[in-house]
Amino acid sequence: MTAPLVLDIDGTLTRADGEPGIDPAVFEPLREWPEPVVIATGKAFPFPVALSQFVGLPERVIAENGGVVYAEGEMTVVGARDDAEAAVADLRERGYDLGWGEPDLVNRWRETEIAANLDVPEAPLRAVAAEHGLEVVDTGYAYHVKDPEIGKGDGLIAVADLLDREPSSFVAVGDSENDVSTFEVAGESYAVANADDAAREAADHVTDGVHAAGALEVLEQIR
Ligand SMILES: O=C(O)COP(=O)(O)O
Ligand SMILES: [Mg+2]
Repeated sequence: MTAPLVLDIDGTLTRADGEPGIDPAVFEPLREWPEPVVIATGKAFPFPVALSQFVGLPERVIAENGGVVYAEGEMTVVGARDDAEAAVADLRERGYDLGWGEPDLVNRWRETEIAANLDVPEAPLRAVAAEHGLEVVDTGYAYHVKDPEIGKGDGLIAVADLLDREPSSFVAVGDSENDVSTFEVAGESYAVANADDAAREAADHVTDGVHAAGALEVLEQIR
């Protein structure tokens, strides 16, 4: 039985061989998928939009961990990045930066949160976030300094509504703690084999394959 999909990008559609980039083997099955495909990512909005366009999918996107949502021509931006900016200013005062160098393509188009490189020391980052009422989410690709009230799961509820579907009709695939809220809202959830503990524990199933091999396994199973 086929179902609408909600898919994470990093760690989930990425190449299983450890080389950077998305596995092109996912492009055709996603383009041909008979139900809506929603891309739900911690990345800034232009990245999943570009991915959708290059694959040939209608843009149905949850970006910035739920901060930015777009589907069926409707755009929602939940909150602003001011609090995260203030936390980062405090971090800089303590002698650290975000670790991306200049230009910072990770945060350039980001509207509701800020992402730090994983080589930024975690303790001061968590300290400044907490001082501003924010949380730090570790996706395995970046630390996201964000509003704890916002998550990909809320984005899925919003997109499902725009698509006139039940959130529980979706099958979710993801790899990390920022996918837990998606797994809670979707009807069925799969963590890929490389997933972190939070995602594995929240998921209904764990795939045998890692990264895109795991995601493709899910498509095979529910097709
Ligand atoms: O941007 C990140 O840190 C991770 O992105 P993802 O949610 O697509 O895995
Ligand atoms: Mg991920």
